[in-house]
Amino acid sequence: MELYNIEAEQSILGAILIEPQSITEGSQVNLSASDFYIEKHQIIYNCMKKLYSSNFEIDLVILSSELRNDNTLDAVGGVAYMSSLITIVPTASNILYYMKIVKTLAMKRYIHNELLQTGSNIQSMDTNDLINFTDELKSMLLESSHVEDLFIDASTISLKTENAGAIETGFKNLDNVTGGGLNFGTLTIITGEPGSGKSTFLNQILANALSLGFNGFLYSGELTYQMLMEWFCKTVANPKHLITCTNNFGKYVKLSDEGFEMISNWTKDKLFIYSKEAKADETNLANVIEYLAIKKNVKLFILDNLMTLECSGSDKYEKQIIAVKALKNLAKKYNLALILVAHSNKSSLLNRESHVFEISGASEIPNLADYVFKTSREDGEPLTHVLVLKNRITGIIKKRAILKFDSNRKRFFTKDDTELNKDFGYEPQYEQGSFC
Ligand SMILES: Nc1ncnc2c1ncn2[C@@H]1O[C@H](COP(=O)(O)OP(=O)(O)OP(=O)(O)O)[C@@H](O)[C@H]1O
Repeated sequence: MELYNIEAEQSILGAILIEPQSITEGSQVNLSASDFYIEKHQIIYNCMKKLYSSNFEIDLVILSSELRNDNTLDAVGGVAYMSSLITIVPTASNILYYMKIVKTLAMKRYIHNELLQTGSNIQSMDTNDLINFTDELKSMLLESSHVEDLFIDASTISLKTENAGAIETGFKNLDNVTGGGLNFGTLTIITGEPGSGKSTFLNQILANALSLGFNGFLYSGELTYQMLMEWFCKTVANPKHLITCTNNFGKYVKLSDEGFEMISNWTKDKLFIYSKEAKADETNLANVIEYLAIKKNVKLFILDNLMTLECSGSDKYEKQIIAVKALKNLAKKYNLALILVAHSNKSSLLNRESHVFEISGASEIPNLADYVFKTSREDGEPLTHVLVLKNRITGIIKKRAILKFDSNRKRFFTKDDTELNKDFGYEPQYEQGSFC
């Protein structure tokens, strides 16, 4: 198939000669002279644009004289060729249609050339080169999108989409406050001092999501694969798979091999972990998130933590804003529940009321979040408080969930122990017993 359409190009130029004002339609598709395949059409369109932007009429006489001044009149086939353009179309009313054809073909030619060139260099390219190449193509495709693709008619929006809803955290009081759990399409930021229980809390939310049938993804910038799985499995394990052992330092509880195997099998095709080898920049993360959302139906994404992301940007703050904006856009685009851990800044240590700007880093970050939770720990007590600092969904803020902590099971639980006794369902037909 030919990647050009001479008649469409001629129709655009003819339409402009009939109705000069119609040249403005070109801005709808971002049409430029280089989008024309035929060189003489590029010259004519360029000259038309120049005349229009200088408030000159665009007719045969003025156009010819301008081209003559530029010494390009002969190159475009003279006055005779331009007169023939007027006879190609009866009116200018379909100019946008022709412009879209020309624009789309120009984009296809560009992609075709790039593919040919990459094809000949592919042997010397590594995975990162290929990712950069596909990114360039993607951004080029996005830039060439038509203006009509950039907005929708409000009446076409349905509230009954399959993506409406939320992922319950498993902590009832928090689910009540947040509107049934973390709503799809939202970005949650969890902040708090080191060691206050952020990762523990997230592990439990992740386990709950999996038990509800939502697939999950975890990026940890700090833990090894083994630590991560050991911790997650311990949180999920039922009492019969936790064994009390003794060493020189006293008693401790570990997960049995059988328990690990069962939980590990349960996570198959449900839980995905970011590769330790991959750079955690906005491009890689966005690719992974898009892939897992589309191919593996992952709905809950946890990124622990902002400080360890290696995004582009000239300074620390710009890097963070780029990362958080990218995450926010992905959450909206794919209707995901996305959670980002961000440490607290020094102002949180001052003895004053908690607020969203305690999040360490750029001050724009809390503005991008839909929910902000802050964890804090009571001195000497196995208790973690989760305070809701921002809540775009229901608007309820300053509510606090007080969670007790069971170090053997690595679980938080509320008053009635529901969360402690919860069976996440990795063993079919298991009945929860008591654990001493
Ligand atoms: N309320 C609590 N009481 C006692 N121990 C807790 C409590 N919360 C968490 N822990 C334990 O403290 C340690 C640190 O917890 P966790 O990693 O969840 O905190 P964090 O806020 O994510 O820390 P960091 O910011 O350093 O990553 C873990 O061993 C966890 O089991």
